[in-house]
Amino acid sequence: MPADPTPTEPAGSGAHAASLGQAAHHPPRRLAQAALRDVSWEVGVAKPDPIVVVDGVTRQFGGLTAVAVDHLEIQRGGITGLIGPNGAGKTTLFNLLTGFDQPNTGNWTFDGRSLADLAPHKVARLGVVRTFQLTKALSRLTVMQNMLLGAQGQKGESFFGALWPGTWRSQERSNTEKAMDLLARFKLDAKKDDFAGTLSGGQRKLLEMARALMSNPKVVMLDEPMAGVNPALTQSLLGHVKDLREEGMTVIFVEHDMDVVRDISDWVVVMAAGRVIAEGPPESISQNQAVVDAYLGAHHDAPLTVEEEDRVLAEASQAIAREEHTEGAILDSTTRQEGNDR
Ligand SMILES: Nc1ncnc2c1ncn2[C@@H]1O[C@H](COP(=O)(O)OP(=O)(O)OP(=O)(O)O)[C@@H](O)[C@H]1O
Repeated sequence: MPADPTPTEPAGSGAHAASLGQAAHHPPRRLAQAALRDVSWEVGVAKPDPIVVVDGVTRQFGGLTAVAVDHLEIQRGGITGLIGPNGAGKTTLFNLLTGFDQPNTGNWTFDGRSLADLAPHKVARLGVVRTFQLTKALSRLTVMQNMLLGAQGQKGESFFGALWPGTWRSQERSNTEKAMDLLARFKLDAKKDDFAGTLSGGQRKLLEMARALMSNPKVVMLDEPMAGVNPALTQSLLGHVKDLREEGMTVIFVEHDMDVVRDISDWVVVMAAGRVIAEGPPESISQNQAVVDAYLGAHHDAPLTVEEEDRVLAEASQAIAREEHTEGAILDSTTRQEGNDR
């Protein structure tokens, strides 16, 4: 529910310059959090200014339901962390939202426009991109070649653009310049002619992020951006993710490390067995029993806390009372029956 309409405006306009201008006075994190401040911690809750809205999206693999999301809204200009145990359906949901996989049912929109049935490159061209692990084929390309592959909407691709090689060449030049700027920002400029396969795990993550930015996205989906990255580079990657928000982008990221999730998320969505089981600000998540159960299993082996012991004892005594009551009732009815039989 819209809390205070003021904070949503800068991030909500989607106007890059406007959001940067306002950011000088109000750090985007504060804006994103203020916009979500009065949103209740309920699954499927409406957001003040949603950029992505998912409705009834399901994906089955044989008999397994990998994704079954009834309703999910992603707030514009914020960082949303998507968490959940292994196999919860996080990557499958990313694949569906970006056109890399097709759902069995459902629809989802980006800025009010349906993305269902669109191929990945069309989704990217509209402004929704995701990062991938670098495949073998891309490892055999240089860092710069990878960057240029990430560029979208080259004029040379269109019929009229192809008729004007001059236009195409100037586009190529500006793509190369843009790639160099991004590589410098991610400290990969010295590696531009190296094969991507020779980069360290952390540098590959940086390259994935840099490449995604070549298409000027509005929504960036990062699948485990910190996995396999050494601690020193983790801090730098976290900084880069926060920078995306500074620039007015919306970030959705999958992450297992809860410290990272707490550090950078404005909102957290928890999935388990394909469904969204909880959503709220980071501080709400560890208090949520459904989340604790999903991670630990309802009957985990860890020692019980005092509160858990009290709850288990209370449940046990209620169960005993119920049993005694039932037994009493059975005894009563048996006695009555025996009386009748006599
Ligand atoms: N192509 C596929 N064919 C069959 N089953 C699949 C396929 N892709 C995913 N699954 C299954 O769907 C479920 C959800 O998988 P998914 O990879 O989306 O989970 P996840 O939350 O991303 O897990 P992780 O955190 O381990 O990456 C899992 O049970 C997985 O085995």
